[in-house]
Formats: sequence, C-alpha cells, structure tokens
Amino acid sequence: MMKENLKKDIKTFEQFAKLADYSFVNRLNCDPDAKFNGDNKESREVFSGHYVSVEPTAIKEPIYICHSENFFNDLGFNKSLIKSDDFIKMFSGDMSNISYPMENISWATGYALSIYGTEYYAQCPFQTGNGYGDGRAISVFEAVINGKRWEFQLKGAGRTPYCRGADGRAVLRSSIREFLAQEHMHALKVPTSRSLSLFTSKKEQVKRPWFRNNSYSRDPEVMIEEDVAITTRVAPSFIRVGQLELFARRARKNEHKKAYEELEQIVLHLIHREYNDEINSDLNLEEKLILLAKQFQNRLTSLVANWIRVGYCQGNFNSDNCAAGGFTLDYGPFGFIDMFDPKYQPWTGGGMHFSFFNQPNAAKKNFKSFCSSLKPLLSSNLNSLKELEEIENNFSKIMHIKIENMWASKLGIDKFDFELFDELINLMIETKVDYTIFFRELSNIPNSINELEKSFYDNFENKDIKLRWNSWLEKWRTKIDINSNESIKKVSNQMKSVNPKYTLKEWYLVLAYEQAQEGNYELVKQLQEVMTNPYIENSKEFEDKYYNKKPSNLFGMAGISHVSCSS
Ligand SMILES: Nc1ncnc2c1ncn2[C@@H]1O[C@H](COP(=O)(O)OP(=O)(O)OP(=O)(O)O)[C@@H](O)[C@H]1O
Ligand SMILES: [Mg+2]
Repeated sequence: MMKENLKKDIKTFEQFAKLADYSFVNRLNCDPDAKFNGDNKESREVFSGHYVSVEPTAIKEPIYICHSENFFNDLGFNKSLIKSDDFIKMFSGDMSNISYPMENISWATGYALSIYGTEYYAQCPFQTGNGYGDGRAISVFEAVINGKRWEFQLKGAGRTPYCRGADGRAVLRSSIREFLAQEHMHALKVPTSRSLSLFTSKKEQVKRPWFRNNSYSRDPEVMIEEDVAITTRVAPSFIRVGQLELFARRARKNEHKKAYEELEQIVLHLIHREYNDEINSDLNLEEKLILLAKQFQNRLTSLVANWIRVGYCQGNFNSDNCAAGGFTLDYGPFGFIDMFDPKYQPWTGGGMHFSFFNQPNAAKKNFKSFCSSLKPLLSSNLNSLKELEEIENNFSKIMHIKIENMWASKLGIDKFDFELFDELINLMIETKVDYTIFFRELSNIPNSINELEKSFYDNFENKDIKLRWNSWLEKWRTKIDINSNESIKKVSNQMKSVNPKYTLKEWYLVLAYEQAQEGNYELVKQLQEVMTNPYIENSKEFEDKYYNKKPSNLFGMAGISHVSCSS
C-alpha cells in the first residue's frame, strides 16, 4: 500500500521534508564500490547496483528565475515554499543543511544506450557501457503526494560517475528551454516530466559549442561561455528504456552474480512506480511482464501520436531518452515545428531516423529494445516469450491506428480518410504552411481557402494549387457535420481542443533566453503564461506576438532553425 497523503497546503520546508518517502534507494541496490570512491564525482566504471549515491554540486548565489505555479498547485505546495531558504538551497543543489526528517540522500543512475534499436557501447569512455548514465542529473527527493509518487531530480547538478569527463552542468539556455517545454507539454495534454523550479548563477560559467551571430552554419563554429543553471524536474520515476537495457545486457552476459536479480528488481520497481494501477501485484512474474509490455506499448504509441498532433519532434529519441513510463523526457534537441515538413529535425546531430514523421518508427525501435530487456526474465517460459513477441509484432498496427485516429481528430472527422489526408499532406508541403496555424484556422471551419491564408508561406497565388485547395476544402466539408450552427460549433470546439493555438517555437525561446542571459526574465514569464494555456484564444497582445509564421529571415538560421548543442 502506498502511503496516502491527503491534499495539503505545504507552506514550510519542514512540512515539505516530512513528505520524504524514498523507494528507489530503499528497494534497490547501491553500487557497492561507491563507498571507496570519495564523493563519486569522477568519471568511472560502475559495475553493478541500480544507483550511486552522489551529492549535487551547488550553484553559488542562486538566482530565482521561475517555478511552476500550476505544478505547485497540483502538489499542494503553497507559493511561500519557493521563498523558503532551505527550499532554494536544496533545488539549487545545496544539500548541506538537510536534516531529519529528510535524509541527506541523493542518487544518480546508470543506463545503456541504443540508437534506433542498435546497442551502443562506444559512447561510454570505457567502451563497456559501465560509465554511461546520469552524468549531470541527480535525484534528491521522493514523496507520495495526494496518493501519487513523485521523484524530484536536479538537472545540471554537477558531476557524477557517469559524467564521462564533462562538467556536469546545464546552461541557462537549455534549462529555460526544458523548464518551459515541460509545462507547455503538460498543458498540451501530452504526458511529460514536470518542471518544479529554475535557478541560475552568475558565479559559474561553462563552455559550449555554438554558432556565430546570424550564422547559417550547420556545425558549431565557436565555443561560448554560458551561465549555469539547475532545473528541477519531477516525474513518477526517471526509469528509461535504456536503464532496463543496462541490466538486461548484464544479465544476458552473466556479468556478475547478481545480474539477473538486478534486472528483475528494476523491472518490478518500474511496475511499482509507473504501472501500479494497471498491474496487479498478485500476478506471477510472467503475467506481470506481459501486461507491462502491453501497457507500455499502449502509452508509447499514444505518446508519439500526441507528439505529431502538437507538432513536437524529439530529435534524439534514443532508448536512454525514452521514459519507461511512456511520457516525454529530456527536452534537449527538441523542437516544435513551424513550416510543415515531414522530415523536420531540429537537431543537427540527430539524423533523419529521428525526424518528425519518423517518430513512430523510432518508437518502434525503442519498444524493441524494451522487449529485449524483458526477454532474459522469460527465457524459461517459451509461451510467454512467444506472447511477448506477438505484442512486439503488433506495434506497427497499434501505432497506425493511433496515428489515424489522431489525424481524424485534428480534422474533426469521425473516421480517418486516407485520400483526404494524403491530398492534404501534399498540399501542405507544396504550399508551405505553418503547421500550428493551419490546423487552428481550419478549426474555425472555413468556407473558403482565403480564410486559411494566414498559415501559408507562399504558393498562394498559384492558380492550380488554389483550385486543389478549394476542392480539398469542399471535400473535407462534406465529411464533417455542418448541418446547423450548433453542429458547426461542436466540430469547431472539438478541433480546437486538439489543435493548439500556441506552440513553443524555437524563435520565441531564443528571444526569452537571450533576454534572460542579461538578467531580465520578463519574456520567460510571459512564455510561461502563454504556453501553459495553449488552447485558449488569449489576449490580442499575445495573439499578435505568438500566433505568427516564422519570419523569412530566420529560416535556416543557426540556433533558431536548428541547434547543434542542447546541453
Ligand atoms: N554537461 C554534461 N556533463 C555531464 N554529463 C552530461 C553533460 N551533458 C550530457 N551529459 C550526459 O550525456 C548523456 C547524453 O546526453 P543527453 O543530452 O541525452 O541527456 P541530458 O539532456 O543531459 O539528460 P536527460 O536525458 O537526463 O534529460 C546523458 O546521460 C547525460 O547525463
Ligand atoms: Mg538524455
């Protein structure tokens, strides 16, 4: 049974600390070598155990930038908490003052990496995979709040054994992006890790590869110094597909005595953290694993359909960036699409396999890695193995259904219509349309193509295209219920509930983080306000500012149309 906490008004750090309830460190194994390695802040191989105890490295003289009021509300945290010195200390990485009832516990985890279904070891400095994992993310707290378990993790909190020689930091730019994107995604009704707080410091800078001003280069050209920051993200767990893979690889190769047991422990822990409601604890292991595969498949396919619905591209959908709880994780090389392009990929290091419309295939590869990780636990049960394989083989079919339903809902129709969809996609590519604006304008149920003009980048004068658009629109209007004003309103409202008005495009983010680097957080706050209400019409001021096509001079511009470094 979970420890229940009724919705509370948590005002003080003491009240907050009392919520502490650590399951990851209490139920799982610590790296047995951790105690021989000082403060565990040097890159090294970690051969076994599910986590390494490591304290965050605080950022000095932390400056508050923002916190998520929505998430504070969800958690029952009073806004006075963000003013508490101890709270500020903890979430800027200073754990020195932590005392009972909260224990001074913080941990980082190892994980493996598969890229598009292929296992990699080369990214680990030791070529063994034992040095890969949370290089700069450190979990500091776990609690059951209103009956739901949450883990709090600092990103950019300093080196861990998995830092691979890097600085363990996150810069202000990337932290603002992650903070805003997480809360935006939640407001878009897409499952995601959440943002708690964001602090920066003027006392420490780190170097990152970047571009010259107004550059169109694809590759970074210079090293720049950026202020460090720590965002705290919160999720039911941070277990990744890659994490299961690490233990499965060890079990498969029989790397140490406890390898099989550690795999079983982490998988059962995943069920405990993420699938407690769906998987009955009385079932036997095989039954649990089969249900787990089905449930994860269900969540992952919905997730990717949702990403495409809102125009999101996770440019680096490796297995280590794929949360085993089926939500969005790691807002590094992401982007929200401007001009529609099925091949959109905002990260220059990412490759076409992680591009916008290929995300269902990338998810399928991650699901394959996930299933491979369960297989060692089923090796003595051929029937269950077969069942797992059937689930795996079903992925494309389920994904397909979810994607079709998603398009149908974006178009306000009951049943997916391939011909209608296919012609639309071709027209959207040929005309060059802004993805978000197009579907939002369509949600007004236009009578004529002129009413969609706001979303067109060009080709509007082309007669042939205009004719094709008009006949598409006519055909579309025969598929929706427009028999009365009431029914029009109904379709329009349904469409508006899935076609956001506002999405967090990179050029808005650039303005906000550039201003923040100068110590002005106004635009960050404004974006927070607009992007946590993405489906409402909002004010004229916000509409003029954030409901626009990308200006032509920004196309192809480095740091805006593509990014090379997301950390
Ligand atoms: N500056 C850094 N210092 C130490 N480790 C880093 C740094 N940047 C990235 N890493 C590590 O490199 C790996 C790959 O980086 P990636 O960009 O996928 O993740 P991330 O954005 O740091 O983290 P996460 O997936 O936790 O959101 C991760 O394991 C990450 O911890
Ligand atoms: Mg990552």
